Amino acid sequence: MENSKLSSALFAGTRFDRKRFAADFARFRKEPAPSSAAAPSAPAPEKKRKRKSGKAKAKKNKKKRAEEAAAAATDVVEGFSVFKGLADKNAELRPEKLEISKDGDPVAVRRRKEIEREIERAAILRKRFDIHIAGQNVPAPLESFEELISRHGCDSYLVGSLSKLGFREPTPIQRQAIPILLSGRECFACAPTGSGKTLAFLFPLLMKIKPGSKGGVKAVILCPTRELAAQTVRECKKLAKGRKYYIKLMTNDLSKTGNFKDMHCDILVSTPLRLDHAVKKRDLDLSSVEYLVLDESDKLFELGFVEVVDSVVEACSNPSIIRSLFSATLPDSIEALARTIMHDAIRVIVGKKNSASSLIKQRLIFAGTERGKLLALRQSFQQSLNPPVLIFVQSKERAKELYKELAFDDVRADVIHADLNEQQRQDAVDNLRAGKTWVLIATEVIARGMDFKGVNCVINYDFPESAAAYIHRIGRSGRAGRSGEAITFFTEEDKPFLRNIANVLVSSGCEVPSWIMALPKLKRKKHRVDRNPISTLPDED
Ligand SMILES: Nc1ncnc2c1ncn2[C@@H]1O[C@H](COP(=O)(O)OP(=O)(O)OP(=O)(O)O)[C@@H](O)[C@H]1O
Repeated sequence: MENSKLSSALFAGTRFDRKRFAADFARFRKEPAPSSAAAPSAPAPEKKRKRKSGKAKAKKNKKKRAEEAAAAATDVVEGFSVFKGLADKNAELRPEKLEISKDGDPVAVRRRKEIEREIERAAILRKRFDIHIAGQNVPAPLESFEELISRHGCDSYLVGSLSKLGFREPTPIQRQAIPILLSGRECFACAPTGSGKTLAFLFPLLMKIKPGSKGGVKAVILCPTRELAAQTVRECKKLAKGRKYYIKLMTNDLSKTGNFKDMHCDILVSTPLRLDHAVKKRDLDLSSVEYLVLDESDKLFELGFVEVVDSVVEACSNPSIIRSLFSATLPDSIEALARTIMHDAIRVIVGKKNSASSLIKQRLIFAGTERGKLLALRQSFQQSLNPPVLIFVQSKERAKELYKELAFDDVRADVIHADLNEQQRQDAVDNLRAGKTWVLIATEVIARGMDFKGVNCVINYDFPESAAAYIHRIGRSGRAGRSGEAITFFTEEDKPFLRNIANVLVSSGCEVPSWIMALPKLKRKKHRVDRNPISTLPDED
């Protein structure tokens, strides 16, 4: 392929920063072919002038390129790069090697062509799967799970368990994040809800850690809720089945009474508070941790969590630790904060950052008042109730109130909130999974990360308090390639915040009435309204 064609194929659809990567880019430029003809006759004066000014221009360009290359060489700020998968291969592309190729060394020429093909292949794959990267020397994305064996030398047994679990093709985030983590790089990953982020960090951990290793905890996964931590342990055990890994969940008991000196543990999954308690009160030593994953990382960096997370990060004191952050939402402020603890991290975004899964049909319904919401819910259930359905409310009190109302209607409902003990919460989740209950009324405790197979509809009975909360709540449906539906009730009080949520709908291609889009944008990020109790009695106001 001609160089011009090659670069246009590579850069199509990507924001390639030619200035920053001038040094790399220059390597692929064809030098003008030396003239093979006999000495040309003396140029006409006009031609000579033109050539002279051309030469001056070329000299100026060369100087500019050299300056840019120098800037690029020292530039540690990450930009968009198509030069992925070349951590070691880039070394082969150093100018001195390419000089040899100019002299016609067939081995170097062949190598250069091979590298060009790899660059092109990686760029095409990224474009096809809507993967956007930033960072230096980003490993190439996976074409298939088989490449884990052929290209990355992974344990064929573990790769085999992927197909046993029914995973045939890697999801986009798995295509890119797995090679990054396997190559020992740190990463921020942002991909839609239900798009397989869990496997994207679990698989590399299992590959990198020897099963049954002694000498302390090797990997820590932090999750914001106990339910999510328990689910992650289950997923990890499924994946590792047949290999003797010690995979542990930090339960309340373990955190308070555990004898950590004698504990065998390869992978420890915990909420921040429990882990911090174990470190501070039970002398759990985390200095041997080689991998730290922050799942739902933006939540973990929120106020109320961040100090504890900070303390855990500090306890994981191994200087060569590899950290990674995963979430479906990654606000810039959180990313900036997270960057302070990471080095040379690669950023991976699948699709549009901070947007809802495109598999979910989203609707906004004006219910007027609190009483209007209950009527609208009843009406919607009378028309069709397509279980399993999740209903989100803003507090445990409201969850209990709505539960009473639905029980009155003979709807097989259950409730989950922070007042229930661990077993009761787990039972509520299991009953919905098993189809024993049709409707689960929930607070934010299950809004993030929980993977309920085939939730058909999410109803935001109470308006979510932020766009991120909305994305995670509705992301309990439309998972693993299935379609889903999300209905959000709003009242007069919610109108000021409506536009923020409407933006999410628009960015994932759902229709929003024009009057909503004409509402002013609200600077405040959070919205919480004092609401009248849920009841069939008339509203107090
Ligand atoms: N390669 C794959 N092929 C098919 N299904 C997959 C694949 N990888 C994961 N899954 C399934 O997709 C579902 C969603 O995965 P997962 O829970 O990891 O999503 P997620 O991206 O972490 O979502 P969230 O942002 O809500 O936490 C799970 O049921 C999982 O088993």
